[in-house]
Amino acid sequence: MPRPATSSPATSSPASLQPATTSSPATSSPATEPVVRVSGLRKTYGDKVAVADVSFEVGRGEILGILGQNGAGKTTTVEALAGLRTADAGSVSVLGLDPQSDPAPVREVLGVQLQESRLPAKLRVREALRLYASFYTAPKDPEELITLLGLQDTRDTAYENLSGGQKQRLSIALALVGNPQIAILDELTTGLDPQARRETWDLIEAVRDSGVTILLVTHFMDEAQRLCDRVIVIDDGRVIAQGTPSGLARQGRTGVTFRLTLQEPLKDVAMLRALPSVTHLTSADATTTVSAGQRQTDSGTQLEVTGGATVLPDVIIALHSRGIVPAEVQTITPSLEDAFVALVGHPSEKVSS
Ligand SMILES: Nc1ncnc2c1ncn2[C@@H]1O[C@H](COP(=O)(O)OP(=O)(O)OP(=O)(O)O)[C@@H](O)[C@H]1O
Repeated sequence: MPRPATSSPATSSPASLQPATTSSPATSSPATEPVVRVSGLRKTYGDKVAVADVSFEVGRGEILGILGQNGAGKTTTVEALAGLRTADAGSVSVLGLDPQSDPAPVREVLGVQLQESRLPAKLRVREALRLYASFYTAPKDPEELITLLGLQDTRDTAYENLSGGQKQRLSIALALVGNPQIAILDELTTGLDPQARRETWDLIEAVRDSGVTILLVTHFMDEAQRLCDRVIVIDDGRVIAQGTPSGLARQGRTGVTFRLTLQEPLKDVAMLRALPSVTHLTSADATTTVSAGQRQTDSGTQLEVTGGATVLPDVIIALHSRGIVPAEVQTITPSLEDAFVALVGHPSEKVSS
């Protein structure tokens, strides 16, 4: 169930990337005053270690992304932060309050939108917001949230008749109705179409701009890259990396990578491979032919080259010396997805155990 509470304007700026250790507190510090502190958090369910050792901080006004595969321990972490799970060890602090020992005051400052929030089918949008507002001492005006989240046309629509995107908007509104300073949003764009996802991202930015600090649990690297000031990657219950999305992305790829489109296949691809700055060369459309017992590999016209700092000019000059001018050169910007895959594998590879 969503829970929530006041806001203050804030700005955020990215902190530098620093590698995480697996057994010590967070090493990537927020650029603003920390409003959330998690240190050495551990949570087990019987023999199952859901969270082994998680530490991080969230600065006021930041959007912090919490990334990880299914079962990594993300939801358990944010539930402990919200006082919904009792930790076995470690400490958690939200604006100086302890959600583990005294969760009630935390609910006045922390809004939570957890996965798959469901409401009674017949409850209308306006009724749901008024009901939730009644739980708080200083709630936000439901009408203000209806406008902020673009729910004007659905005020009197029953929950069961809302589209997936409208349900998500309502669940965000419910997380914010207590006028929280901090909001936890767990997989809020899962199941939405691309247009609805983009609209939801705009909303999250508007919420952040209104002064709310956001913890965003997500599987989507494009979402994290677009929205988050910093991210932490959790794997098997531990923080294995943290930093800015772009810093983490750069860490995932060493060297420079670019794609070349040639006018015609290159006969002498070996001369490119022989360049000292080239570390990796592949061709998307290479062909091998055998003629008179001789095997010949044709490079094709689509090459992807990775190498050191000078690899791009080195390759262009080498081609030019043979009278070849590429039709197109496209440098490849490293992505957070590349870094994530390098760290923990594809998001779909692991399932909850
Ligand atoms: N109530 C519970 N009882 C037993 N095991 C649980 C319980 N809740 C979570 N787990 C297990 O703890 C581990 C961490 O779960 P958690 O939901 O925190 O991961 P997650 O990273 O949020 O995953 P997902 O992305 O799939 O939501 C998983 O192996 C999960 O199966």
